[in-house]
Amino acid sequence: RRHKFWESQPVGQFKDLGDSSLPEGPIEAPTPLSEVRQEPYNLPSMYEWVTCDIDSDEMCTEVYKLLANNYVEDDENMFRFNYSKEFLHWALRPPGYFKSWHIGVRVKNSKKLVAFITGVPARIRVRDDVVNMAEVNFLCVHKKLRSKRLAPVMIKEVTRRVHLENIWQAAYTAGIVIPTPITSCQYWHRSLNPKKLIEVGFSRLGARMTMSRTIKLYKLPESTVTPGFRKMELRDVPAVTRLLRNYLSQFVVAPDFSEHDAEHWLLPTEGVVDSYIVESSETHEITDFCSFYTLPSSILGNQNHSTLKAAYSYYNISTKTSLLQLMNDALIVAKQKDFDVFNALEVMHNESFLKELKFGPGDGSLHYYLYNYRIRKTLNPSELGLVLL
Ligand SMILES: COc1cccc(CC(=N)NC(=O)c2cccnc2OC2CCNCC2)c1
Repeated sequence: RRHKFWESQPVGQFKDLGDSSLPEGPIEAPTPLSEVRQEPYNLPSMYEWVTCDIDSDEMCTEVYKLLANNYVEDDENMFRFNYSKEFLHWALRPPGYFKSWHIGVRVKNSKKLVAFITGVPARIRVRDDVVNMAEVNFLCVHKKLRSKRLAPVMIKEVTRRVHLENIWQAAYTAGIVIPTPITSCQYWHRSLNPKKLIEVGFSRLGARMTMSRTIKLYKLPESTVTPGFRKMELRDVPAVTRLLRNYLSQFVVAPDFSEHDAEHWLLPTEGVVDSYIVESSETHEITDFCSFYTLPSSILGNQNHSTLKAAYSYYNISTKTSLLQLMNDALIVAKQKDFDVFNALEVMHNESFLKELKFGPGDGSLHYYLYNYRIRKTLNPSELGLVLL
């Protein structure tokens, strides 16, 4: 039966979609900690749980290799996400993180890491309700162990460990539809290096287009155009946090960032996350912010290129500079940093610049989910203010 596992979980069910009598909010009440299962779920006999210490370079390397060889591929199996070790170290250690939520599965005999799933704590607001949640990510089962029903037991185990920390909700995304998306966003790509994108099959030469005409179409200025546009620095954290909290308050679902959160998630980290602010020259006020994270993809089976260097739009705020001009400056710095493509979802106000800045639609959608929290009706992507890694 389809969704055998998800129909047993406290998530919105497809059959409930039309039922407006169901209240918005938690689906199940928290259970007393004494009633949370104390021992890990059972794995098939030849496997064992391992808590992954992402601080250990050796363990981080094992996780990196598992994901690099077995994590998400595009629909045509031409590309596979290739998260760097530095990125994983950043993504998995935000303020208040729990090592116990970085969960691996090893083969008992060989000690080979064959599966992984993670959670990190996040305060997520849903309308007026700020909820302590786990952001669950990096669910990966080795290609050779697929269809052994490992994923459901890994999801139950991370849920159990999240419950032990008295957290009862979660947020996650997937490229597939399972019960039940709170919203589904198409993804979009802006070519920065069209020649390479066409060579590796990520893009196709447009009809009646030559390569030189295509290169010219996507050409960008050498430098940014907004006066006062500069990299974000530590001293900007309080102002950026204020700007971000105010901006995100307009969305139905959005993170509730503290200054500490903003410092971790938004301060530039080489090769991981880039963020820029616009500072007014006369008032020194910070009026705008844009950011993107670095997530390369391995190119599967191309002779000349092994890696696609991709930037992913993160949080962008415009209060004085037009979002169009701000994002064009983001494209310009991404091109300066030799990214091949700039990706974005149609969340927040992104739809307002996608077409004009020459983004093209991707060949799929990303679906957002909440665990143990019902939303009255499916959201429009523009009501979502949450970007997951
Ligand atoms: C280009 O290389 C790829 C390698 C693997 C998968 C995909 C397609 C895809 N599934 N893309 C996305 O999910 C995506 C597209 C635009 C923006 N963010 C995205 O995903 C993010 C957020 C969710 N976790 C993965 C990274 C592309």
